[in-house]
Amino acid sequence: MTLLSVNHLSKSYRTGAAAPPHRVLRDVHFSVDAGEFVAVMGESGSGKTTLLNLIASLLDLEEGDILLQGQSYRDIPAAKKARFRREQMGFVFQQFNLLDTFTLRDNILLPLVLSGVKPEDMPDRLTAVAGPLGLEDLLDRYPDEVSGGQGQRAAIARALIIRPKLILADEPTGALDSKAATALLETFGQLNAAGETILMVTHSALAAAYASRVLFLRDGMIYHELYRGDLSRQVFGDRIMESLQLVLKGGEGHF
Ligand SMILES: Nc1ncnc2c1ncn2[C@@H]1O[C@H](COP(=O)(O)OP(=O)(O)OP(=O)(O)O)[C@@H](O)[C@H]1O
Repeated sequence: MTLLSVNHLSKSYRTGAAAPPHRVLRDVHFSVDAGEFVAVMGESGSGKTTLLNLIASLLDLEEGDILLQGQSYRDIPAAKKARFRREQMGFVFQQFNLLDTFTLRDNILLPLVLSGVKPEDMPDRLTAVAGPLGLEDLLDRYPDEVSGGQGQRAAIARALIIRPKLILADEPTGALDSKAATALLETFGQLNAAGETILMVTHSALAAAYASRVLFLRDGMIYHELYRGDLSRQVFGDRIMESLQLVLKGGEGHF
């Protein structure tokens, strides 16, 4: 079942009234099935974050459309965008964006508070996400009292607690050491195996190898895509590296 449809998306930025618009995405077109884990790769400036921010409804559409479970973003009134975003999508960023003055518990519960979930329903919702992520003993700590990996797991718990249709991750391993990064990717793999749909922007072939499919952006277009299929993670990672080199080289080779 198609969960996300990205239809012929183009996007430009203007940096000044006199400057011509700078086109960042051109006719990007793909869909993501429920239960897929898709990585988006491409060199710096290729438009990955712009694409993710459009899917997150953090940026306004220009040309094209995005549909989440059949609902067109063009049909969502501006006043309802924040609620749509909060209730349908979970976000995991490179900087975990935890609030320093809140404990991990309160950080994780915050989306439920914003959505008006009843306080008596909160403990069960918290346990359901904190347990599998190994956070139960850390809930009373503040973000500066935990490691980077633990902070990122709390950010994942905060994303999951709303039971999102889609998890959007932008360089989620970017601020982690390699051990914590591997643990985080294992967690994403487990979440995906449990049915979560994940779209992750990454520079890392190692991280992308945890996905079931990799989209390569170049000059704002989808230049190539790879499916993992039955490949081992190691072999898939090698294929991703090869593809990445061709994408970065500017298409001198052939896929
Ligand atoms: N708000 C903005 N205003 C003007 N130009 C922007 C804006 N945001 C991004 N850009 C430009 O759009 C292009 C794509 O940026 P984007 O952040 O989407 O790329 P990226 O692939 O995510 O890069 P990176 O890997 O470095 O994070 C870049 O040339 C960038 O300078």
